[in-house]
Amino acid sequence: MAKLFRAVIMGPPGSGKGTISERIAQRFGLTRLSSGDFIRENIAANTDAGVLAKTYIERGLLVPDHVMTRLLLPRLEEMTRHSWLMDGFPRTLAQAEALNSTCDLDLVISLNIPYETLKERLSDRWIHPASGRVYNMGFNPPHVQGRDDISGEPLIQQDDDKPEALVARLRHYKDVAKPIIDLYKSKGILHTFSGTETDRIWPYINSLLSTKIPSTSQTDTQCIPMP
Ligand SMILES: Nc1ncnc2c1ncn2[C@@H]1O[C@H](COP(=O)(O)OP(=O)(O)OP(=O)(O)O)[C@@H](O)[C@H]1O
Ligand SMILES: Nc1nc2c(ncn2[C@H]2C[C@H](O)[C@@H](COP(=O)(O)OP(=O)(O)O)O2)c(=O)[nH]1
Repeated sequence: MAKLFRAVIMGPPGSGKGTISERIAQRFGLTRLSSGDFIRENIAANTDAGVLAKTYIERGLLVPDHVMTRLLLPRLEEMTRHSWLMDGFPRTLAQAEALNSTCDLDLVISLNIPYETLKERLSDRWIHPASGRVYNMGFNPPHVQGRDDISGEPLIQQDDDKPEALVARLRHYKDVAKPIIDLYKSKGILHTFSGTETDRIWPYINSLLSTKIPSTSQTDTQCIPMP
């Protein structure tokens, strides 16, 4: 059986994590995991953690670490036979440490995108709230303006994506991401990609992953349940 591959993608809001992880999932057959999608599924299913998470998201806050780890780590532990790429987790050092004690990551992709580019992209970002599908009016517009391609339901612009909220969000990202990035750097698994266009960054990510994702293996790795 092929050796499993576990990766995380990090970057400020609008840096292209969702867009790039979708491409990676398609090209390399990894399962794409998104903390935001996972929370939305839990909210829709009315689980205890979902109900709790909702109270934070509605106030524009990060979900507390213990709720996030309770939601996500059991899911990762189940994925003993899948290679995966995680988008949106870890978002704090405490989450990174919890993930660390659960499984060994092979690689972390960090996206480093200029502020002006993020601002332009997010002011053009529209989402379908029920599914989390993301559109950009210039880069990947919906087939019908203002409507989700699959359900036909209306798209919305999140308050968070409006320019007035963005400066604070980016500052917050920088503060909390720095120690996580330092941790992964010290483990020798961090790969940073800088640029203003996803299509120009993608070939570098593609060639890095082509060298890292093995097609055959000697061992099977597992996420170990937390004590
Ligand atoms: N790892 C996490 N820790 C805490 N809260 C989280 C985490 N991941 C998601 N959330 C919560 O869920 C919400 C939606 O997350 P999601 O990643 O879909 O969108 P986002 O915050 O707009 O991110 P981005 O703009 O970078 O794609 C977040 O705003 C946050 O409240
Ligand atoms: N103009 C332009 N827009 C881009 C590019 N790459 C991604 N986008 C769009 C898609 C989204 O509407 C928005 C943010 O991308 P995303 O993949 O949702 O980012 P993230 O918040 O998950 O990190 O920017 C890009 O290279 N150019």
